[in-house]
Amino acid sequence: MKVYLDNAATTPIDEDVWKSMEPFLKEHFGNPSSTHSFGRTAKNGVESARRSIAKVLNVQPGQIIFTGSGTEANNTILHSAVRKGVKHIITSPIEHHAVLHTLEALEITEEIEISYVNLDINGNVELEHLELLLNKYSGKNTLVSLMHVNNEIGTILPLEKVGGICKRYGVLFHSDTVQSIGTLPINLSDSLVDFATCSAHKFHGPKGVGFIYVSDISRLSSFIHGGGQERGHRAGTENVASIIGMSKALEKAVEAMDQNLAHLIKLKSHFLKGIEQISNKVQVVGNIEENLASPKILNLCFPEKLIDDLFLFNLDLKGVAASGGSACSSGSNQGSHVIPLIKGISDCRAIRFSFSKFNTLEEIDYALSQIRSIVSN
Ligand SMILES: Cc1ncc(COP(=O)(O)O)c(C=O)c1O
Repeated sequence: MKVYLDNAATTPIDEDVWKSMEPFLKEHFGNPSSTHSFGRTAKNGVESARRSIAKVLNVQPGQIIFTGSGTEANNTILHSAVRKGVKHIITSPIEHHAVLHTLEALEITEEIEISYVNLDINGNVELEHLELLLNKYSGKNTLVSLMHVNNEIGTILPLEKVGGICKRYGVLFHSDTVQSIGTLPINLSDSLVDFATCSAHKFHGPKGVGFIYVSDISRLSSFIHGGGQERGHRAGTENVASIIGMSKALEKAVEAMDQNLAHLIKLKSHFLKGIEQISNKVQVVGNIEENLASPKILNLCFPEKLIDDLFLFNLDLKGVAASGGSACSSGSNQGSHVIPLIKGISDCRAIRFSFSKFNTLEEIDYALSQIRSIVSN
């Protein structure tokens, strides 16, 4: 049996998504910038995908800009904000590297100042500290950049609350929503978000395609220069088939969201119960409460006595794919920039299990039986 429990890294493509893409890789291969019928068919595909995405997110089609990935979407927003005058950025130390490394690069080349908000014991942003920083930096061309769902530990940011705080202080708000769009309900029009990002391969769409949501298009400047695609905001011939696949994947994800969430909650709690039966020394990293953690992500810290460096390798040999690379004992924290910052987690190895609508309870039982056979008692 092969069990894939690394769905925060990427997800398998949905068959309907693949079917929606295929014609645009074969007969409708035209370049959307061409004015002949081949081009017009491709252009129509791209624009109908944009309308469909906007509809399911309850935003305007003009607020969606297609990109080549979630990483590119985050880079574009941050570079663009700085080019448009942002001087101070408030973020957290557990953002994805697509944000953290972009900010580090900007700090070297531009005159900007970056502040990092404090986290609580489970890795949640301390909102009082955010307000303290905002008191200092409001009215000073400030952008807050905080991710909605953390990709390593699954903590959920109260997006609308943070959006409200940002509005109150008159600052811009960017949220990396790569791990939430397509998994959790999100209402961008109500949540006071200025910029958000999406990546299709996190919800059974194709890899190498994403989008930016921007509340006001004049806030965005171009990051990739060249042709006039995406109304001059992102040059490069559109990845037509993938854009269409992404819209299909999002449509399906939003349509079946309640059902998918119920399934993910069931899988996660079944898995956690099974782990507790294997050992009562395994700790959940991050929030345990259902409404504060993504049902897709479960990060577990196994005491070093229970598992060794070869745990994931051995699990893989038995057909179970999970992710880790982060030992939390002193001196061996290279694998993760997130886990070492979570208080109370030490002398253990963090392993991330992440689920999708395609996983079954039988698969979870199989994974548990393999874990049981590998951990030392
Ligand atoms: C939170 C978060 N942001 C950004 C990205 C990058 O997205 P992409 O793989 O499309 O570049 C990821 C992917 O792992 C992610 O989890």
